[in-house]
Amino acid sequence: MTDVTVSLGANKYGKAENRVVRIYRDTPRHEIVDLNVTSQLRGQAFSDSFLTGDNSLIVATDTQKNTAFAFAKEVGIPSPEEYLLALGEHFVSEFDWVEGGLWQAEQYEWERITAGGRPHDHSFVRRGQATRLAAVQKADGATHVIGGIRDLTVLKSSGSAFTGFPRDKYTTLVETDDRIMATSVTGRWRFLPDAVAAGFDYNALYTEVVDVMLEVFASVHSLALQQTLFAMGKAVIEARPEIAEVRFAMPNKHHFVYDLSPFGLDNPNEVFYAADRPYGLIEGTIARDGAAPAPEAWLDIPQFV
Ligand SMILES: O=c1[nH]c(=O)c2[nH]c(=O)[nH]c2[nH]1
Repeated sequence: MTDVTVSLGANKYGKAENRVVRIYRDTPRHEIVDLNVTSQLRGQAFSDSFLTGDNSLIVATDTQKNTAFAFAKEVGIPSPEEYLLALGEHFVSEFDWVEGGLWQAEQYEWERITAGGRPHDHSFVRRGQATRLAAVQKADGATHVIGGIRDLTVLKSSGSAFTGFPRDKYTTLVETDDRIMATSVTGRWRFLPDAVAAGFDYNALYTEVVDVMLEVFASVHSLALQQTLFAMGKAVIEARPEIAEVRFAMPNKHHFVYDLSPFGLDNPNEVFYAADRPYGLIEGTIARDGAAPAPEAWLDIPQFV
């Protein structure tokens, strides 16, 4: 028998998916912020817990959970990014053996219900459009902030073509200069480390980035989803000097023209079969020239889903 030795590699631990809902009720017109928060810590000091079960330096995942809820009151949630920055700063300063960590949030958005012809003060309906993403990573003494979005589902019923691709004996796809293009955008944008000062309006930036993405999706005459992806990232970086890099994953949600000829009907791009799988999966990174490349910390965050 050969002696096998092992060592502990990369690790982090914490509490995942804390469903933190903060209501601002200082006036009769309430505000709601609804987050799904994950907190994870890193540090050499945690090795002993993995290796021998010595928990003397383990900040319990239960404590991380409690802190996430307490900070929703103590700090508030002006934006998911600012809330995560405060959480991260707390853990590295409260416990000097915490070297870094990853704090992530998904935000579920609500809009006011219109009742009696006006927006209600304290009744909301979930906005189904998309989920906002935020992440803060502390590593090697640096802090990285990443914003994002998941499941922004968009469709254009014209203005999309796909032609000019190579053909071999397995190619059956018919070239088209008029097809439906639909996708569900997941994107993350990394902020330049020094571009964002305290009090920065992350919410306004998020709104603007989404608007820019939608505008480009609608207005670019698409020759490929790849081209649309790049154009969307380029426009986001051009619109906001704070953003170093955008990463996208875009499933191509195929809509196939349904053959109605057996029923004596023609179908000039009017009736489609929306296939849910398989789907094309187009992924890409668009980076600002001259910006510092992505730190390893950014690579640690799940990019493509
Ligand atoms: O926009 C597209 N990009 C592709 O790479 C591709 N491949 C395919 O079959 N359809 C499409 N559409």
